[in-house]
Amino acid sequence: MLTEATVIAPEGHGYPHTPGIYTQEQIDAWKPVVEAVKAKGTVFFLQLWHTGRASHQDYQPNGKAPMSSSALAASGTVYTPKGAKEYPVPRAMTTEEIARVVDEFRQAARNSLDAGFDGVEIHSANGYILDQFLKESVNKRTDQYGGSIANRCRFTLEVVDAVAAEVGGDRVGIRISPFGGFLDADDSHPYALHTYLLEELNKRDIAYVHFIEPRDPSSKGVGSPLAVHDWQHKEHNLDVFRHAYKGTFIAAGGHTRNSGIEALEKNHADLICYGRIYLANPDLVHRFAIDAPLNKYDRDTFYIQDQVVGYTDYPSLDEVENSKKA
Ligand SMILES: Cc1cc2nc3c(=O)[nH]c(=O)nc-3n(C[C@H](O)[C@H](O)[C@H](O)COP(=O)(O)O)c2cc1C
Repeated sequence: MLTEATVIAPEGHGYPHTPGIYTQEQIDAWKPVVEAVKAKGTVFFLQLWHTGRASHQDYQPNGKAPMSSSALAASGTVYTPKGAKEYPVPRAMTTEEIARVVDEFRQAARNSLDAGFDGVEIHSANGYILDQFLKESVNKRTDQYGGSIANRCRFTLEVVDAVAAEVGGDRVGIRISPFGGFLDADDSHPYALHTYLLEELNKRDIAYVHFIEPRDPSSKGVGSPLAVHDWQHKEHNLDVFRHAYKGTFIAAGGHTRNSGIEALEKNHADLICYGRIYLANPDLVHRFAIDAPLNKYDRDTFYIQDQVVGYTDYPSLDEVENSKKA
């Protein structure tokens, strides 16, 4: 099981009310959560996140511009504590700042293990800081972190190396979105870019790679409607990556019970990740086992600030059945 992303450093914030893993108070606050989840017998990884330019001065220490690969703003608006604002022009990180963020990922991994997590997932997807270096639409650098594919992968690989050295490769996964386009992070050569990244990851013995499936072209952003899942007939699919990577391969995005079974049977992935239907079904594993009907997710509550509504108020199958009897 993975948690949602957790911010690794004060400059990594870009959304209201997101949890962190950098102060002792935050580490201690995680402990009972981790204990309760692990008491259910699960392996529990924490996703480590730095938003980079997907932030705003209002979130940043001393009101500075947020950081990114290049001084290029994302399009659209960011939700700040003072309402929606245009994404600001970020500042291009210096090599010293890159080294500092690498070390923040390392420290966050250590903190995660101190909080009791079994491992961490490095968030290198969805247009956040590491993806802002991977993708050519965002990364306009001319130093050793920009230009060639090898240079654009350097920051991500430095983070993987630092985190793996700190906690052991078997406690490290990485999330990658070759086709997303979320937060304007796009690349004209997604296969070449991510195949290179995977060849480098093959040299490192990490727990898994976690790839996000291409989306239906008519859908917009995370959580928007997906067509019936049909990865084999999309313009793009993950098979090149699945075959390029020698270790454990997770696929995420739009899967149902049946598409997950089919994907595993066809060797499309080793594991399937479920997002929205897991959120709406706390007993998803049990429901899958007996092929029970699922609660429908409520899109309107996906990113709201409530601590319960949309997060822990979906009923289990027993609760649904008991409420029918009552
Ligand atoms: C409410 C919500 C929160 C999410 N938070 C994260 C996150 O923190 N990190 C991440 O990598 N993806 C996040 N996602 C994306 C999901 O992990 C997943 O990739 C997406 O929902 C597609 O999979 P699905 O079709 O099984 O839902 C989130 C999605 C939703 C709906």
